[in-house]
Amino acid sequence: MSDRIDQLRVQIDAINSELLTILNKRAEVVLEIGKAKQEKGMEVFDPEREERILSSLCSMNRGLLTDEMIRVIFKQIFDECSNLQRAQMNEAMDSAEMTKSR
Ligand SMILES: C=C(O[C@@H]1C=C(C(=O)O)C=C[C@H]1O)C(=O)O
Repeated sequence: MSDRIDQLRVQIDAINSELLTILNKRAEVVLEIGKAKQEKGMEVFDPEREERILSSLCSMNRGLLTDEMIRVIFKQIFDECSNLQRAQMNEAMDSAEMTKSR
């Protein structure tokens, strides 16, 4: 019994590692978008874009997770990615301020 669980947990660990790599790759692209937004003076939060992504993912969804579950999971990803963009923008503004006050 626990052999079976151990085997399955090896699979889960490998999948987790892939997810981690992919999420960090996504975060890199998100930060590039954040830089471009800052240059254009755009807001971080883009609810229309988020809704388009969620609708598209739900329409592609053929798996065990319900559309509602997909929405909750991806909304959390969007929120954390938006936090990354905000942190990057704040850092850029702080360092611009420091340069000005020197
Ligand atoms: C990354 C962006 O910024 C925010 C985060 C999103 C995301 O993580 O996919 C989507 C929309 C925005 O709320 C973007 O505008 O594309």
